[in-house]
Amino acid sequence: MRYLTAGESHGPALTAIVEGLPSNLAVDIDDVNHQLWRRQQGYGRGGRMRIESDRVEVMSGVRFGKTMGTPVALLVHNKDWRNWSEKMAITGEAPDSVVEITKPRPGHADLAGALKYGQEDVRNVLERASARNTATMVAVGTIARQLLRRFGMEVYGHVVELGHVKVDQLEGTIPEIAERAEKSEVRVADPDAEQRIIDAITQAKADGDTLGGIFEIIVTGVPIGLGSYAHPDRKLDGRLAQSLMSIQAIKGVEIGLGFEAARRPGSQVHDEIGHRQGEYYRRSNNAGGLEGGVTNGQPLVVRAAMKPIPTLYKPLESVDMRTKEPFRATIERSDVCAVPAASVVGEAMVAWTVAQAFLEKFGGDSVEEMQDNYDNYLRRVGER
Ligand SMILES: Cc1cc2nc3c(=O)[nH]c(=O)nc-3n(C[C@H](O)[C@H](O)[C@H](O)COP(=O)(O)O)c2cc1C
Ligand SMILES: C=C(O[C@@H]1CC(C(=O)O)=C[C@@H](OP(=O)(O)O)[C@H]1O)C(=O)O
Repeated sequence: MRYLTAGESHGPALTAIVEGLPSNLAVDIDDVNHQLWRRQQGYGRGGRMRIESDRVEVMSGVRFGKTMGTPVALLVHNKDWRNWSEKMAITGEAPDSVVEITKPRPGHADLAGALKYGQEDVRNVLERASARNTATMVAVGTIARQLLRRFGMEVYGHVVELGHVKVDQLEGTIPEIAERAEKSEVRVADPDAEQRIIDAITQAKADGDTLGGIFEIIVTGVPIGLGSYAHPDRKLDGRLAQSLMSIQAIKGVEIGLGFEAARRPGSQVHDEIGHRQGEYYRRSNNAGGLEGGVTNGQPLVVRAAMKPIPTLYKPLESVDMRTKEPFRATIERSDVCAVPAASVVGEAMVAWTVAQAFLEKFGGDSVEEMQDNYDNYLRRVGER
């Protein structure tokens, strides 16, 4: 199963094609739209989120609510396009009203992208480098999530740190934490931390600054044996890291204890194995559900660190590429913090990667065939 996306931030629409989905998977478009809505939420987002109200249009591959085993094409319109149709025209010459961007912004792909692709106008870089594309990533990932749900797996995400505010007190079961996170505007599991987070973002905005943070993704119901230790590019831990790092502004990924494991002796890290009522179990889940690049039957626990938004109202110094003169950029609008949104994208990317591994193991052309393969495997594993 693979996917491709296309689309500029201020172009007419974003598109995606998902190829390799099994047939007869029920596709819940309301659920896709709900996830798109969630991606637009969170305190600290900028003016663009007041313009957009993302909705998916399914252009192919689904009939009477079910996949046909053919490519599924998705479309998300950019409402902002109506304000950009001249600046982003697909044909003709650039009108005089279009001013080329020659001032690259620190923290963006602007400078490297303009040099690499030989662009005079940095807009030709930033339009595609923009995190606007994460809307299609969420649409694609939500279909993968529906495949996981069909086989008993659920994906949850929540913010665990925002700037310097730590949200340590994660009490309750994983679904309870997820439910609280979903209801909360800033999507944290700890309601006491919510106000501290809102205050931190308000302060950053007042200072002309921005904030990053850390979110955590949990997948429950994952069987033993997804991914493989047999070859580097089949290791699921590496593949999860790649898919999370493919989200704009993600600068670090941890699995299980992650960096904390490096600080502890081995006796306080590795998850002891027990056996009861015909099943293996673990006394802890410090590995985050992965050993040797293979799922071990525990919930997957993955965290990602997002850097602070690079566009600042208190702008950083840069150089005009035409004149080579220094300048400090002026900006019209930007997010101050988008960690809750990135967490929703993280859920989608983790869902995608786990679904891909699931299909590799139990692959069939229809969900029924996958179910047979899955049942057979569970029976075999259950006998050992
Ligand atoms: C959901 C989301 C929203 C974002 N919004 C903005 C924004 O409004 N302004 C901005 O400068 N960067 C924003 N970013 C981050 C930039 O897209 C990103 O830092 C930049 O493209 C450079 O890529 P890199 O940080 O992965 O190196 C956002 C990222 C995400 C995930
Ligand atoms: C459009 C989205 O995020 C955008 C990501 C982004 C960036 O540089 O990554 C910059 C901003 O775009 P604009 O300059 O149009 O305000 C964000 O709003 C979105 O999340 O849908």
